[in-house]
Amino acid sequence: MTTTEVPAAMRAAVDAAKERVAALHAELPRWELVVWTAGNVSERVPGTDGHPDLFVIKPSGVSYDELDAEAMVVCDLDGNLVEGTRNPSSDTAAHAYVYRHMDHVNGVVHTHSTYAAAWAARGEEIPCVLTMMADEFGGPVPVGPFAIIGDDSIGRGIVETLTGHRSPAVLMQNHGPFTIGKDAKAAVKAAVLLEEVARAVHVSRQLGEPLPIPQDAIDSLYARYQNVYGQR
Ligand SMILES: O=C(CO)[C@@H](O)[C@@H](O)COP(=O)(O)O
Repeated sequence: MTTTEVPAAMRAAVDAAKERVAALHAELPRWELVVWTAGNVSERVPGTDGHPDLFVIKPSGVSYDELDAEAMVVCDLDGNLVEGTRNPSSDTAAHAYVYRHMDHVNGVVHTHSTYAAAWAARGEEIPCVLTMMADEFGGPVPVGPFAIIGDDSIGRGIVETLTGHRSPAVLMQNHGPFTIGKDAKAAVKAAVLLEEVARAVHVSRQLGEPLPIPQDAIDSLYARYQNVYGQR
């Protein structure tokens, strides 16, 4: 069933998602993860009353200064525009593919953050040599295949790389990072922490060979951070 407009039963949820996704786009320049318009955030809106899922994403090529809730666009999980006056992000197909094939994912982020993109340019995974990596990524940050924007190639590469992998981040070769999360905020957090560890491990390698963390310690750190850390 295709959706040509936001169902009344989903209106409130879509509007709330627009507010969240608009606010989260401001986090990308805030944490220096983007230049110009080179990054995007989306969040799934689960279908209700028999209607299919939708997702909210930014319009393509629009300055972050202009990205308020009203500017956000709504798409179906095939990437078709359902609501909005401007073209959706050029990465909409990739976000849509992830939502179609990873039911537990409700947030997707793409940036070209400098240090993560530098690892992607080499097609080299970031080794798990920092406790922050064990905490958030549960091990190394993997590399996905080189894929040209414009069809399902990028989305397929994200899904094939991250399915069954602890990491919420993938370095798409020669392109840059994509992150996923239980919601858009979690995906933005993964993008922020990814750039931090990409930078730290890069700096460390300028001075020598970073020391790997034993797997049992990685497992223990990951379990603590994912299940105990913070306010419960
Ligand atoms: O990398 C690319 C285009 O090659 C995009 O991710 C980036 O420019 C952001 O595009 P959008 O403004 O989201 O359409």
